[in-house]
Amino acid sequence: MQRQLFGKTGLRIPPVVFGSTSLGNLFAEVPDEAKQQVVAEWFRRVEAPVFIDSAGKYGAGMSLEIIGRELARLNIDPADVVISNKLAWTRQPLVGDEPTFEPGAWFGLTHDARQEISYEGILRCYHQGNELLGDYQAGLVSVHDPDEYLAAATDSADHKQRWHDIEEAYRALGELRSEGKVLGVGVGAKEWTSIRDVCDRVDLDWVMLANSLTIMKHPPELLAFIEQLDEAGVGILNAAVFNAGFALGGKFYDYRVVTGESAEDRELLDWRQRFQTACQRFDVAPAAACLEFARSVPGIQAVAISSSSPHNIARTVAAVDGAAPPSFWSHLKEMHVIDPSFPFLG
Ligand SMILES: NC(=O)C1=CN([C@@H]2O[C@H](COP(=O)(O)OP(=O)(O)OC[C@H]3O[C@@H](n4cnc5c(N)ncnc54)[C@H](O)[C@@H]3O)[C@@H](O)[C@H]2O)C=CC1
Ligand SMILES: Cc1ncc2c(c1O)C(=O)OC2
Repeated sequence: MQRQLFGKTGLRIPPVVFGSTSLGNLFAEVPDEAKQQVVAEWFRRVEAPVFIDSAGKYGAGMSLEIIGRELARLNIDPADVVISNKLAWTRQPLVGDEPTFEPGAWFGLTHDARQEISYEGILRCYHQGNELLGDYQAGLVSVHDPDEYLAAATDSADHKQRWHDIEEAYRALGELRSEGKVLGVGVGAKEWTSIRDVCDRVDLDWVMLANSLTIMKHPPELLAFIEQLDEAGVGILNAAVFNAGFALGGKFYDYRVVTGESAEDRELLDWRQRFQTACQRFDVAPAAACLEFARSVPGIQAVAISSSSPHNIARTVAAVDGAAPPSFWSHLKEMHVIDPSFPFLG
């Protein structure tokens, strides 16, 4: 696996970074034993240092806690792992039966979470994250989902205040970087335009796109933005490249259930049918097509993949270096499965 210098962090990143929402029980309660196998699988599939993407929000700290526990159990040297912690939520005691954040998304949680985006708040997220990680610590940090934070504004004054909070959070992260405590500061969000807005205000070392540059969605404006980032030496990590599993036959599209009742849903299902037919015709695995697409744009240095099961991890990592024939890509363009004006592949 060919590593690349990751933006301005000085780190050499492998093409695959492991996501860890499953360790925080996103959409399903995963048995502890399965989580142990997932963490062990990471180190079987990628040579050290292994890169992991997590967040305080994932299971209200459960994902970070399990990462720390399992790395210690496997006797992993802290130098053999780079943990990226997306900050914005702190773990809180669970009062009542159910957590109050993102109802319906997280299962079997033992804690609640609170959103804390400010100078002090983001530092609480950072320090608490390191406590949960035990013997390990976050080498990369970012503000998690500024898009959602801004979208929750009640009026324009609140919107302005929220931008102030985000800038203050970055002031704190910039200090951690100058003190040498972290190697890079970034952002992780599903709405790529919010990443562009953050980049206009803050000097970032790297960014993480989610659900944004995929075989299903690849607007030319985003390609132009990626080119700008690449020229500026900002690292780019591409996440949720299966659109949360939908492209591979899953029921969630960008983290919502597709019922087929709306016109938009019918279009999505139609897209998937056409994609699968083309994959069968050219004998290309759909996951391999998604991964090749997600890495095809210059400037994308790695993909963050799902850790849904050891089996899927093995399959995904095996597919990452595969190349489908150019005729497959031209066919997808002809069939408008991908945008015919997409300048790479085929
Ligand atoms: N806001 C942010 O910053 C976001 C960050 N992320 C990061 O990206 C990581 C990956 O995203 P995911 O949510 O896992 O979405 P994804 O787009 O990678 O899809 C995951 C789903 O695809 C299925 N799958 C995975 N590998 C497969 C294979 N080889 N064959 C068939 N099916 C397979 C699984 O059912 C899984 O639930 C996350 O764990 C997280 O670390 C994801 C979304 C948002
Ligand atoms: C709201 C939300 N839903 C799903 C996911 C995330 C998220 O922030 C995330 O970071 O990884 C998967």
